[in-house]
Amino acid sequence: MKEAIVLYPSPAIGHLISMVELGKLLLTHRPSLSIHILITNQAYDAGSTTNYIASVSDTVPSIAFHYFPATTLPPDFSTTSPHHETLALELLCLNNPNVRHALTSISENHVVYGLIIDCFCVAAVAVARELSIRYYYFFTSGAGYLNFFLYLSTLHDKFAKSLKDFDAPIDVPGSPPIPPSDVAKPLQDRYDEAYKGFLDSSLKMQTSAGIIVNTFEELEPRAVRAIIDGECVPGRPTPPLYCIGPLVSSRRGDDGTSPEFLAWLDSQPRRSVVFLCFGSLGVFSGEQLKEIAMGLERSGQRFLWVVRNPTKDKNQKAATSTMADLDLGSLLPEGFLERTKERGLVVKKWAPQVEVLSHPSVGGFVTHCGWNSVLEAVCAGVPMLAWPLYAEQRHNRVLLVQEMRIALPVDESEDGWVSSEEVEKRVRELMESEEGKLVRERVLAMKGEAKAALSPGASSRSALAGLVESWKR
Ligand SMILES: O=c1ccn([C@@H]2O[C@H](COP(=O)(O)OP(=O)(O)O[C@H]3O[C@H](CO)[C@@H](O)[C@H](O)[C@H]3O)[C@@H](O)[C@H]2O)c(=O)[nH]1
Repeated sequence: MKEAIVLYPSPAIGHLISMVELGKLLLTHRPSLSIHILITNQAYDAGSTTNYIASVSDTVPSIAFHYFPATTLPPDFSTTSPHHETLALELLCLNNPNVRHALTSISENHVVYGLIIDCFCVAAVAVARELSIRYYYFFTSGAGYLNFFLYLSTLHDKFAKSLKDFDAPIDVPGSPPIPPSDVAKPLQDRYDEAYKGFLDSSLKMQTSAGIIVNTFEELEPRAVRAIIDGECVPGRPTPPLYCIGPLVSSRRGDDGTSPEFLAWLDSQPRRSVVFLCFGSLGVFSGEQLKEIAMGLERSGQRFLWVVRNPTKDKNQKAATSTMADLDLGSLLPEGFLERTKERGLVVKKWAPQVEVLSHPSVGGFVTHCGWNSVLEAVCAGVPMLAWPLYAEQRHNRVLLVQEMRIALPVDESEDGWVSSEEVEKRVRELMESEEGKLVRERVLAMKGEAKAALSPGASSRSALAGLVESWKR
């Protein structure tokens, strides 16, 4: 019988792509494997994955995608949680019969070595246990955030209050202290449904057969050490940790970008352009877009800026619906496009980020701190300005600025507003100051370390070999 591994990603694009890349990586190490990826529909629009999946299906025949029938939350479903993550956790829970069916039918022709799940897919642990299939976690963010995720149950038991009510930064093994306001919103309130779901996921992670994480040891040595030394799960054994990254997808052809856009970059001086891009879902209000434009204009720097349709709600940070066409002229300050046309370019909705970051003209990256973006910047050796919007991104900013020292921070007001003065100051700092230079040197060093980690016999390749080896035991 053929050997198989089943991957169960969360359907949001930022999670799905790195899980699929993990599947491809496993195949490079063990080409005889058959990889099965379970695909559910999304609880809300978290980025279209259709083109990406189609391109993988066309090019990697050893990966089979299993599409589940569309599942919807019952009409009487109600939750007091304000976080959309609750809907995702709930919908994935309803998919358990589909998971059971898929695993049973794959097992008819394969020896299933393991089920690798995303932290959202915790409900499937019950099915894996029922069918006596080992389960692993694949953590799509970094080791620094994993520390916190693993340590959550200890914090929960140790303190009777919600994290948002802590009056001092929270101590986490192997990490700088995390201010309560920088904790991911769904984890701030212990009575929230999303918190309960992730706490359950954290506990199930602790009893998994292993935790695979998309990072490399040299980027986050202190965090990795704390996990391996058992500090994040005190009093109990910690599962084996496999740092197999950086996994970066160089997908193309799903962005509709015109060639003139890259030609523009070709015509710019080396390392002179600041690239602004806020992940697959990041959005701003119309006022904030204007403020960014004013800051960029005053900074005098060259820029390439990916702009999405604004939200009406000033506090909404992630797009959850399809966007209509954009009229940049009316969105941005009057005359902005004309005045900056010699040194700036605004792109609508999407740019091929991996390609842009690796272009020699790009010298800085303003990012929402999504982990894939961080790794892509590291691999390209581009220093960052950290401007978090949602999910675990504020937590990532603390790690990027204080621990890894590969980014400078953007400071916002309590409600997330960033002034044009702050944009101007930080963009200049990144591109011109001594601090910016230090961050650039550090990220360039990490670029070298990332490459080295992926070379035969080095840390990430040994971790991958160790993971595959563990299936035989
Ligand atoms: O115009 C764009 C916008 C995005 N991307 C790509 O889209 C991906 C975005 O991934 P990421 O930076 O991780 O952001 P999100 O899609 O927002 O990722 C979600 O998943 C990540 C991994 O768990 C988390 O770290 C984030 O906080 C969470 O929002 C990257 O590969 C980018 O290259 C583009 O190529 N062009």
